[in-house]
This record gives sequence, structure tokens and C-alpha cells, in this order.
Amino acid sequence: MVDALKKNPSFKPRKGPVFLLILDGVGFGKYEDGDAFRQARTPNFDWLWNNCPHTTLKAHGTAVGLPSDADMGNSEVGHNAIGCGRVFAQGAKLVEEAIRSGAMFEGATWKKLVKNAVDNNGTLHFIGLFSDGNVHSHIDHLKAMLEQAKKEGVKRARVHTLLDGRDVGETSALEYIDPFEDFLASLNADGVDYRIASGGGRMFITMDRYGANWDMVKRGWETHVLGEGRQFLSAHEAIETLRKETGAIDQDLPSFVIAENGKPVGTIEDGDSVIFFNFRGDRALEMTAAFEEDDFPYFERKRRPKVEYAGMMEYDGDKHVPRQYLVSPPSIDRTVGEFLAASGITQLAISETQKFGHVTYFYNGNRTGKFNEELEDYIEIPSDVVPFEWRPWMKCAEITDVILDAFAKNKYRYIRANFANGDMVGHTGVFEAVICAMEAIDIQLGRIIKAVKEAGGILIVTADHGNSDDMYEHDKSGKLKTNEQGKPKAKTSHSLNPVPCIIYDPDYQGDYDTTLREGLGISSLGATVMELLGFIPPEDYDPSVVEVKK
Ligand SMILES: O=C(O)[C@H](O)COP(=O)(O)O
Ligand SMILES: [Mn+2]
Ligand SMILES: [Mn+2]
Repeated sequence: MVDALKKNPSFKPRKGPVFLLILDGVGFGKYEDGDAFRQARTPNFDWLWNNCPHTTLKAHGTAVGLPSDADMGNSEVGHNAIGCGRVFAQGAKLVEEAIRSGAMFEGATWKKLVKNAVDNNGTLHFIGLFSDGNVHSHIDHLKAMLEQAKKEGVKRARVHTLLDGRDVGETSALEYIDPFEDFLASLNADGVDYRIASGGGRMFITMDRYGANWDMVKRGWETHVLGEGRQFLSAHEAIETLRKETGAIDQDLPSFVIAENGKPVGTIEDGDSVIFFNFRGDRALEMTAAFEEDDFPYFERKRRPKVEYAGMMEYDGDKHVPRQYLVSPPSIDRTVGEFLAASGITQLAISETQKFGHVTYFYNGNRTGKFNEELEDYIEIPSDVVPFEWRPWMKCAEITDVILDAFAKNKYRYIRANFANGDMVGHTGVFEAVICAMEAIDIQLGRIIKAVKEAGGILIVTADHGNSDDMYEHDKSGKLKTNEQGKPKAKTSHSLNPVPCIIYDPDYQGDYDTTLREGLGISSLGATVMELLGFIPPEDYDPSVVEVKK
């Protein structure tokens, strides 16, 4: 447990709470075309921006612990940075390094899984997100593991491909599948038999999160493990056929099983080894539970093979899930939540299901538990289980209802919330729906501004990364890309754009400079929250955006 924070005698805490509002996926776009945030009518946000101290914060690449500045931000690294006030080398980088240095293949887990497959004359399976998005996974990690498996004598490997279209181009699956088939062909000599065995869109099978829709995981289990589902001769054929039939973009494509003479080529059997090759945990935890849990109430597994199972990383540092993993996760410690709990601060964390773990699990450094049961409340508003372009307002009003009630009762000193709209609707690629999402959020901002003023609190409006600000694809020269119909090509992934940081402090006492520091990243929000609660942040925290008089 960390020590309590020292109080700053020259800062008089306000009457009401400090409220950190994370507008998930809302940044400042580079292009006018496709910037739904800029084009939406947002009078309340505009009022805040025009009347309150503000700055922009970096939310991508090295500023959030990713390998390079070409990497867009994402919720995991974003909330980790916001919640721990510093930048840690993140999963994408740690796995890359473990492969480059060879440490992954010297580790006990890799050795055990390979030995298990070899000794049992079994199969080494890989399940994961099949792209180079570098948010949950990277295809290069998969390729490196297959090459190494061959070197170490694994004769049979099967790959279960979750098609992306969400962190990469919306219909880019074949750009990964086709070269990968060539890559597998190059390995398939000397009695080696490596193949794709199954697949489907990541939002249709396997990669649910936070218990929002267990049916997705059930369909994934049937596809990867049991080999049940529509059969095709190849992944290429499956994708082309399913696209024609459904018109779905990659993330939503139905599942498929690769079969020969009516027999699936890669069901998962007793004695096999399974690697879930995503390094990010939120969307890996449910399938991991299906493999690991004896007591599993979510769906009927029908058959649960006895396998050696490992994740790419430890996904939950509190519960130690999965039991085996290949690379140690970032050692995120001394988080804002832990310091505030040690300092006796009452806290509310709230969001809807889709982002609930973001303001709890990710914010607390990939731990599910609370630091102090008495001081902390975590509230989840159930998300809709429909395509979000049909309900772009999502649950921002219901979340605001709870927050306003907390304000009225002055129940907490620190509140943090996440509005999912900019991101979840942004990922659909439906521009008009994103405009509606932005305007829905803005209506709630109006209610919040009023409540903060009445309570005498401080509101910090920010985001974890961009998305809604960049809804159309542009080429390298900045030219708008168009589809076959001549319409702008939708972009479903996050952006590289900076995010807002606004401080609304209606009872401002002159105790900090209203010109905020420039050039910082979202990790600076950790110290900012602490300073605005009247504490002196730990020395190794990244600087706060406010310069508080000491
Ligand atoms: O998991 C997802 O939905 C996307 O890959 C990334 O979105 P998030 O980082 O905002 O959750
Ligand atoms: Mn996010
Ligand atoms: Mn997202």
C-alpha cells in the first residue's frame, strides 16, 4: 500500500468534487472532412473551450507507451496513462521486445506449451486478432511464434483468425489473409502442417468484453474449439463469400470453419496447446475463462478439451488471469486510485458496460478490484446490445443521472466517468450516427456544467484518444479516399489526434495559473487530479497541466 499524499497548504479544496470526464474517442481532427466532432453542434463543449482554461494533450504513440508515434492511442494505454500518471512501456512494446531479444522463447510457458504439443503429438493452436493494428495484437508476433514453433519441432499448428476491420481498414482482411497463406506455405515442408482452421469477425465471435454479450464467446467456442459452423475450403473463400452474402465489414463477418471432406481441419483436442495471442486483456478475458474455469455459468461448452492454455500476457493482475502467459505485463503500480484511497478520498467510477472496465480495471493499472471497499463505488450502467449506430446516444444520459445525484448529495470527493459514444459509435464508421453521438454527449455536458456550478466542484473534460474526429480515410498526402460509389471511405479505427483538456472551476480562488502547461500527454491528468484535490503529486508523476501555487 502506498503512503497518503501530502496536502498542499496553498490550495483550498473546493466544496464539491473533482470530476474527471473522459469523452472516449473524442479528439481534435486534422481534416475537416470526416471530423464528426468538429461538424456536430456542441454549444456546451464550445462554451467550456471558449471560457475555461484549456490545452490539448497527446494521446498516441510514445506519449502513452506504444512502440512508435505511428501507433494510434487506444483505451487500454490511454486509461492506464490517465490512471497511473506516468508512461509505462505497454504490451505492444513489451511483446515486440520479448520476441526480438528471444526472451519469450526462453520463458517457461513457451517451453511448456511447445513440449506439451510435441510430446502428445498434438497441435499448437493460436487464437487472436488477425491484423497489425497493435491495439490488441500484432500479426508479426504470430508469425514469429510460428517460425519458432517449427524450429522447435512442432509439426501441427492451427490459427484461429479473428478478422479486425476496427483497428485497421474496415475491409482489409484479405490484405492479411492472402500473404499469411503464402507465409504458411513457406513453412509447410519437412512434415510440417500449419494452417488456418477457423475465423470470423471480432465483433461477431470471441472478443466480447466486460460480459456485454456472452453469445459472442459461445459462437467463438463453437467455431474454434468444436469446429461447428459453416464450412469453407479456405479463409479467402469464406471471406469473399460471406462479404457477398451479408455486405458486412470485417469486424462483423459471420464465423467460418475450414474443413476438408466435411471434416474441420483444426478442432481443439485433449493434449493440444493453445496460445491466445492478444496482449490486451479486456477482450481476451472471457474466452480465457471458457478455457480455464471449472465452474463456468455463461454457456454450455459441450466439450472442454484438456489443453495447456496461455495468454500472450497476464490480463488481470489482481486475479492472475490467465494462469500461464508468455510475456509479463507492464508493472503499473502506485496508481492515482491507490494514492487517493490511501489519502482517504471517497471515489466514484462510473460508465456503461462497454467502458466500465476502462474507468476501473484499465484506470487502476489492469486490476479489477478496489483499493478500499469503504471509500470507492464502481457503478456500471448496462449497455445496449445492438449495433451502436442504431442507438448513438448510448447511456450518456443515464450515467449523467447518477453523477448529478452524487453531486446533489455531495457523496464523493473524486468522480471519474467515461462516455463511450465517440468511440463506440466511431468504430461503426457511420458518420451521421457519430454526429448524433457528439450532440447527445453535449446535451449531457450542459447538465453537468450546471451541476458542477451548483456543487462548487471542478470539472476536467478530456479524452483517452481520438476516433470521432477522423471518420474518413485519407491518403498520405491528405487526400480523401473514396469507395466504388465515389463516397468517402469510412474509417472505423482510432486517430492519432490530440485530445482536449478543459478545467471548469466555477469557484476558482486564484490558486493556480489559468494558462495551462502545453505539450503534455494524457499521463499528466494523474497529477492534475491530485493537485485539484489539494494534494502534492508524487515526484515521479508526469507534470500536472495546472501550475498550482505552492
Ligand atoms: O477493442 C476495441 O473496441 C478497439 O480495438 C479499440 O477500442 P478501445 O481501445 O477504445 O477500447
Ligand atoms: Mn477509448
Ligand atoms: Mn475504441
